Amino acid sequence: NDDSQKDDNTSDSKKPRSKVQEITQDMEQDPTVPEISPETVPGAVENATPGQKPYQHQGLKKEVYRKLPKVIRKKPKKKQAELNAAAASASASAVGVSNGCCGGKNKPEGDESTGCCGGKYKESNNNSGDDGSSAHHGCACSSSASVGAHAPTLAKLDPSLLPILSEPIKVFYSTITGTAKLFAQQLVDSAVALGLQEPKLIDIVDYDTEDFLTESSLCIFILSTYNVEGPNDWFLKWLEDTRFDWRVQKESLNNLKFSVFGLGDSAYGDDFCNGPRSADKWLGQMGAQRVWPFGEGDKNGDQGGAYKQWNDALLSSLMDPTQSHVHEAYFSSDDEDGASASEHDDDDVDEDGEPVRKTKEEKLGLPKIDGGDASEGEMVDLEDMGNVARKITQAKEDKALDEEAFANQKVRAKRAIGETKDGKAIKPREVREMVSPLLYKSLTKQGYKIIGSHSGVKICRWTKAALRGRGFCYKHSFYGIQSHLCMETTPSLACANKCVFCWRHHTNPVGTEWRWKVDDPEFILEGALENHYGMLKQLKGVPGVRADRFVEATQVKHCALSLVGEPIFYPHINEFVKLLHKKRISSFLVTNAQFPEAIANMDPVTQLYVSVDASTKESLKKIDRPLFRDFWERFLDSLDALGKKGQRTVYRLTLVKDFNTDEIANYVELIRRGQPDFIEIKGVTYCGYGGASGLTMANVPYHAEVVRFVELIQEQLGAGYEIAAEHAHSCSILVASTKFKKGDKWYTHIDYDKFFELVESGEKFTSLDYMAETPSWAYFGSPEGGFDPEETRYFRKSKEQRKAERDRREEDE
Ligand SMILES: Cc1cc2nc3c(=O)[nH]c(=O)nc-3n(C[C@H](O)[C@H](O)[C@H](O)COP(=O)(O)O)c2cc1C
Ligand code: SF4
Repeated sequence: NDDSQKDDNTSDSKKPRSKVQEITQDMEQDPTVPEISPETVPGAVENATPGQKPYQHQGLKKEVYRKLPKVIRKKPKKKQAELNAAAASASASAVGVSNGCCGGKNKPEGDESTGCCGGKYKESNNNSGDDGSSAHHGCACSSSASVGAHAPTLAKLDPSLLPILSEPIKVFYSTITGTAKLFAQQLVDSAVALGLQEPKLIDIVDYDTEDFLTESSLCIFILSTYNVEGPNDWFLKWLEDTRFDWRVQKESLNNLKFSVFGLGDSAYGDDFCNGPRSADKWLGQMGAQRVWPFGEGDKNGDQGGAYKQWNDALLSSLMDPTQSHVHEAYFSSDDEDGASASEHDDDDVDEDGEPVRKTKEEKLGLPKIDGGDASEGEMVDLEDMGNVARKITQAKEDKALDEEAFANQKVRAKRAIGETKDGKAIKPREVREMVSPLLYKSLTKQGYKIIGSHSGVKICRWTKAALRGRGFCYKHSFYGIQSHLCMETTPSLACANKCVFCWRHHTNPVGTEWRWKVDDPEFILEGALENHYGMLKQLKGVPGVRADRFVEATQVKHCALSLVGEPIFYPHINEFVKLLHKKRISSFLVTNAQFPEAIANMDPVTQLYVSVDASTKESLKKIDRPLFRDFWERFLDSLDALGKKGQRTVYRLTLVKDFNTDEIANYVELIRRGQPDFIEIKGVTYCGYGGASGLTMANVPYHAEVVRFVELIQEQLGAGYEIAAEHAHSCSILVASTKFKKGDKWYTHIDYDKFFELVESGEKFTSLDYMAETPSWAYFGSPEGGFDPEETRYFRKSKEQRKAERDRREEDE
């Protein structure tokens, strides 16, 4: 994924040129721009430190520095106020934040061709014409075509600010779908075009957060927002913990200069850009100096445009001394109460215009109470005393609440950071754990047991039904698995997709490569079994649990590696499967077809599944929302890899109405490509998706619709595949290769003992070596519809039925 992004980013033809890039590149290519000597730029020499070349001092590349236009060289010495006003106007026009008028600089005497108003527009205060009317529509300088004329602004370097740029800027980004990285790259490009040393582009997850404590370069953060486990989490947690850790000094980041841009989606309401906003706030509160205000881009609006404007404004301000008023406002750190510069609106200014910080009492309109030495003007009228007393009580309560909140934060930080016995802080882990405390809470609430740091186990509803003799899942009809003997687990809760129908509602972590701590396979299996048995034990007292089933269930015979996430992602998946087989536990492994190499390297499993959630690139992108850019190639390669496996292979198709139910011919092509032994087709199950998926009950197909889809697939596939079995109860249908049919009998079931023998033998074997006969009740179209007649069919009663039953009982009594 990273490589493909690199390719994209280095392809010049694809890259749009930013405005600042255009300016500098045009300047470089313009033969009319004379070569100049660095010494001619005002301030450059006087402010250079000994041994530094002027262009180094200014943080510029030599060759660009030498091409600075004449206008800068010959700048007449003006009063600072005049210079500020002219450059502020020009600079603003370069970033498109003001009226865009150059103040007349673009209109050489007698030349009407430039479209420049000659400075009238500027004078007319942005909107009204020079005659005072509103008919004036502005100066043509504000059009992008003439922006080049404002290039000189970018060279107005303030030596007092240049130390910020004397070392490369660091551009940190956090992204899942790549936009933040793209924006970060734009910043790098713009800075390079301006002749600055090439900024360092850094993925926030690759940076040791502790290093921010000693970081002295200018750090720009371009952060996307995720309400699920995301690349920002570690950084945000570190910021929050450090901010509220009483052992860490309040001004711990005062070497750091920064600015933050957040990417988000306003559809998330109050959570819009909340992570980046917090980062901006906490950085400021810890003494870091904000060089440019927080910016944000809404996915729901013109995110790219907003970013570009922020990017250009930031760079222009860095390069422009006349923006020092901005720097003064934002260059200072946030105050000790944690309020940022923008939160001081209600502070007064003294006679010199300097802000005067009000005390809490003053903000509440209370008189100054400082030991009774009140001046006349501060005397309190007796009649006001009641009012004052109330306000004092209120202020005290506020303070108590603030202190309590802070104390709580401290306790939280202590727990999160941890201490050694002698009170020293434990350094945060080098490699983070996949399951964050928040995710842990969410998963355990949903009934998962978490093993170690990245694995989970859960009892499925069919296991509970089987214990009560109320039937088994579709795997019983298709392959002979009894649900109470089956354990559902995953060694990786993370995966590389964000499928719309993901039943975890996107609480599971995502990633394209393993970047977490890795647990030992033996530890995971032992932990999974222990937790599975523990959960079973709790079912002992449930009414209807059959003793024989309960005893049988104490020996797991099957393992479904399909719970959530991507099991093949786990680096030791082969060892894990080997351990299962050693315990004579069969392995059904489901992968989402994004890791073809892992599929190729996979040792034999009892049955290997690939989820085929869509049949075209577009619909796969829409449904699986993969993280990999080359997801489609990965998907096809995975199908090819599957086709080369010797053991039983399965395509799993989940039908989502209006998403993936129309593309029959494409599915047929994919089936021909991977030649799976079986194709399981089922309708999506509705589990209250909401949120990001946008799925509703209307996307759940009826059983008849699933049957129709399967019939069409089978028709187009022609010879070689037939509809073999069904489990009407869960709306699942099995299409099987006719290799598994002898005469009119199907052999879709599995001889598990034979499978273990084959594995132990170490010899090569195929799916045909361990097949077993399918019972007739499982056949497609059988009266039982795939429900084992030995079991008791239990129909869930509707609310009305339950009420009617209750009423009847009451009447009987
Ligand atoms: C699963 C998911 C969760 C998201 N959560 C939030 C959120 O809580 N707040 C927000 O403002 N945006 C949220 N977004 C929107 C992203 O932040 C936005 O699309 C952003 O542009 C993605 O940037 P990236 O491409 O760099 O990853 C979410 C997006 C997804 C897919
Ligand atoms: S592959 Fe599975 S776990 Fe991953 S997002 Fe899709 S449904 Fe969820």
